[in-house]
Amino acid sequence: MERLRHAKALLILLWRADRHLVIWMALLTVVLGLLPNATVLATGVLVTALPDAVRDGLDSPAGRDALIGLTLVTMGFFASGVGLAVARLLCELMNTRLMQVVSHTAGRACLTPRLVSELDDPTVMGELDAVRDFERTGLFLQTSWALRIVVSMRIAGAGAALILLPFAWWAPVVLVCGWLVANRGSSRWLERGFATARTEGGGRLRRAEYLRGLALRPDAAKELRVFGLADWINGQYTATWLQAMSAIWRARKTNVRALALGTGAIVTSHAVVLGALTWEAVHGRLSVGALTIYGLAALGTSELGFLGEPHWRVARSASLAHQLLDLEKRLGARPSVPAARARARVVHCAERDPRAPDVATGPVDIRLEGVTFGYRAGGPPVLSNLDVHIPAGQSIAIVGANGAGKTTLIKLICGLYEPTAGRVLLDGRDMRTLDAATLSARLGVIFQNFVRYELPLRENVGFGSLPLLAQEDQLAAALRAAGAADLLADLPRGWDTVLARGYPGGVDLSGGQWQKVALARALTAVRGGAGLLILDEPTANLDVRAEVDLFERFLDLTRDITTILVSHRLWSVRHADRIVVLADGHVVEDGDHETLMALEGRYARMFRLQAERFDDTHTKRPSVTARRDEPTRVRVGSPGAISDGRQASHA
Ligand SMILES: Nc1ncnc2c1ncn2[C@@H]1O[C@H](COP(=O)(O)OP(=O)(O)OP(=O)(O)O)[C@@H](O)[C@H]1O
Repeated sequence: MERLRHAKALLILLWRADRHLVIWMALLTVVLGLLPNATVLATGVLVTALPDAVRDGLDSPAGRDALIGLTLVTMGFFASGVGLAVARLLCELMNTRLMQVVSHTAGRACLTPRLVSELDDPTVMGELDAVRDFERTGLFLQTSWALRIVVSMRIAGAGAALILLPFAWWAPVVLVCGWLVANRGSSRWLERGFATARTEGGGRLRRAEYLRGLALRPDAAKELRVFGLADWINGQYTATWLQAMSAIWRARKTNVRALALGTGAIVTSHAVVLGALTWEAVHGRLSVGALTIYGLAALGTSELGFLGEPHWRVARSASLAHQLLDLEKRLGARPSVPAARARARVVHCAERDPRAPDVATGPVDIRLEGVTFGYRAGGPPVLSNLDVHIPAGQSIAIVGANGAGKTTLIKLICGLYEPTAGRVLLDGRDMRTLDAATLSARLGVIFQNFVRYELPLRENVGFGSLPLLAQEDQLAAALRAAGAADLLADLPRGWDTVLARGYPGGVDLSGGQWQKVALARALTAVRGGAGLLILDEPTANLDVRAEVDLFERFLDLTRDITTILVSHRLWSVRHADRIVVLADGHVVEDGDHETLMALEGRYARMFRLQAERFDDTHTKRPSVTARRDEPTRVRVGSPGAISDGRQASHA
């Protein structure tokens, strides 16, 4: 039953890839499956007629039969040669399209869910890993060829069994039973291995893969060398891989008996049928021609057996196709369209899609009502019963110790997770009722662990608002506002410079430069119409000067929108319209800087602690001291030179 479901999934993917090719390939596969038996029958005609033809000459009826037999055998060989060449061509085309469909389906399945929480599920993670692995190893590049071989061979095997029927009804039954027992043994042996690789060994294999990946990753190279981890990583990789494979080998070993039983069944069934054929021939009850046909047919039933590599490939592809469609269904992705049709629908990304929903403009109003949230169902909540209103146009800072839930709150406001209880309203509308396009048009965000796209600078900045991707003046303005005006001039290919060393003309950026690019991306979103700018630790990688520069311009940058700033640098956030202090998932203080200082609570203590450390430091850094006394000019921020001594964030 399971195998049927897997096979159906593979056929669905093939059909999506190219239905015309599927039809042509099916026809060709049937023909190639029938040809071997047609050749067997023609060989029988030839062998039967040959002795009389030699005696009576080619003009005799036997001679004509021999010629017909010979012609048919020759045509059979020729046709199968041509058929195989055409099939190879069709399979090449099919494999490429199948790979495209697999990539599209996996990509859509991953990107469709608006909620990130769905991708946190370990089962989904495992399935996506499997898809990535098979994409990388190119399994689907051989699938159609393997499938053609398997189906053709099955047709040939079934035909051979039918040819045997006139000899004795039981002969094909015995042989087919022999092959069925053998197949069961082989596939059980393999499937136990696959199942263990997915479950018991799967986690370890993933870990082994990760460890091996670490050794190859340029970003890990520095730490591995400095900490002298090379031997440890290699040793751990080998041990983990061996542990994973031992589980798989153990699982397979328990099925060796089934494998031995299968081999016995094949040997016995063939001995019985070939023995009966020989017996009948020796006693003159079978002509040479009939013996040839039945003997070849008996051997031809081997095509019903386990077919090694092609069989394995089809089984793996089918199982993966099933996983993929399952994933697509669970994550609610629409079926992937075939490449040719997809091409026809491509909308140039620099143009706004006319089907995109109309979205509100202006600053965003956010309201959290009784919001409770935890990452694990039944686990302790990270946020508890939060009631926060951020009126349109307000600038708010969220502060709190490590793990207080600041980033989590941001993720809820971005609609990446849904509250366990309560609701988040954006412009008065429940977040759950908003589609992804509406949300992304309203938000500009830079996360603490922002993405460093290995793509040109243009995309790295323009991703904030796709319609602006081709408008270099807008992108340049965003880059300038982020304090990276000189970056563009330094890049060898300007906007088209790939921000990764591994590409021709590509360059890598420093941590601070990357942060400015990410900031420019968020500011591009604002230029594209976003009414809410969220900056989660936007200056963590910036030097003092760059941080001061950024906050000096902050008023201009965010004048007409709502802003949320998450920062540990209280000095930088003290001019926010309002500061919300989070602790243990609750809002413990809420007000502007002066109010909170007067409260003498958590914020005041944290602020004074940082200020004292600043005082210790600023004597060594006069340029920073000068900034401390500057008049309150900006809504949010000022010098960011204060270290609060916090540990690196894990978020
Ligand atoms: N994806 C996740 N799955 C499970 N738990 C998570 C996840 N992300 C964060 N957490 C947990 O939620 C809690 C709050 O994390 P969050 O990142 O919101 O804190 P934060 O206030 O932003 O911390 P920091 O100041 O260190 O950035 C932490 O206990 C963290 O371990």
